[in-house]
Amino acid sequence: MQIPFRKMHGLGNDFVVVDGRPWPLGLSPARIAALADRHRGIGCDQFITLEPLAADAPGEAPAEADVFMRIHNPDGSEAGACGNATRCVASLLMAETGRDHVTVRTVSGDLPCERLPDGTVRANMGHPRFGWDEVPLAEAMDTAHLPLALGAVSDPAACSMGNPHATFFVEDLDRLDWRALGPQLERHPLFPDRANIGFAQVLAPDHLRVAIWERGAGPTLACGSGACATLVNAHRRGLATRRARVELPGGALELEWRLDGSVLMAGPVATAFTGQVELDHFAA
Ligand SMILES: N[C@H](CCC[C@H](N)C(=O)O)C(=O)O
Repeated sequence: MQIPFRKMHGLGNDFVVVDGRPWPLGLSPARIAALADRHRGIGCDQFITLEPLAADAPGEAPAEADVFMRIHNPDGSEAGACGNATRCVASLLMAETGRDHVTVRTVSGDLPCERLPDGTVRANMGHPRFGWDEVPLAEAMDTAHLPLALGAVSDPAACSMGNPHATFFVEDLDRLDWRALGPQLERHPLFPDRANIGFAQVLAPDHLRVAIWERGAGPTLACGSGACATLVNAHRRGLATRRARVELPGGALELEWRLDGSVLMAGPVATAFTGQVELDHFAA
C-alpha cells in the first residue's frame, strides 16, 4: 500500500509524519523502525502518526483536541512526548484549519499550541513531574540530585515531561565527549524506561546551552522536551530564571516555566519535502 508522508523538522530534529486519520495504518514497531532507518528507509529522529481522536463516550463533553499524535523513536519504541514534533504537527493543523490556535493530543495529555506573530509555533508542554516514580526511576530518591556519575559528569536532576529526562550540568560543553557517555546513561539501571540525557551549560540565568542524547534515537540536533527539562531542572537548582533561551546544536528555542506550572516552548518549524512510500517494501 502506498501512502503519502511529510518530512518535517524543528531545528533539524526531524520527523516523518503520516496521516492515519482517514484510515488506520496499523504500522508495527518493526515497520516504523524500517521506515525511520536513514540508509534503508526515509530516515528520521521520530516517526509521527496522526490518528483520529477516540470517539467521545456518550454524554461526554466533545474532545478539546484537534488530533491525536503518536510518537515513535527510530528504534520502534513509543514515546510519551516530542516537543518539536508537537510544534510541527500543530503547524500542519493550523494550515488545515486556518486557525492560529490548535491542540495536539498525546498519550501524556492535550498540548495547546499557537502561532506567534514572528511565525514560530509555541507549544504548552504541560506540567513537569518530579516524583521518582513519575520520571520514572528505579527507586525512591531526591530527583533534584541523582546519585549517578559517569566519566566527567555527575549529580544530574531528573523529571518527566511526559517522557523521562536526566540533566547533567557541566562547565564547558565543548570540552565534554557527551556522545561517548550517552549510550550508557540512556540505559542506566536507574532508568527502568531508559531516559533522554541532557548535558547543559549555564551561559546566564536566562541563557542555557544543552546537547541531548535522546532515548531510542541517540544524538539529535534538537529536543523540545529535553529543552523543557533543561530549563525546569536548571531552575530547580537555582541556576536559571523561569524564562530562558535554550541553545541546542540545531538552533535556539524560547522557553518559559509559567507560574501555573506549565512549560511553554517556542521555535521554528519547517517542511523539508513530501513524498509517497510503498509500505510493502518495509518489514511488516
Ligand atoms: N526520544 C524521546 C522522544 C522525542 C523527544 C524529542 N525529539 C522532542 O522534541 O521532545 C523519548 O524517547 O522520550
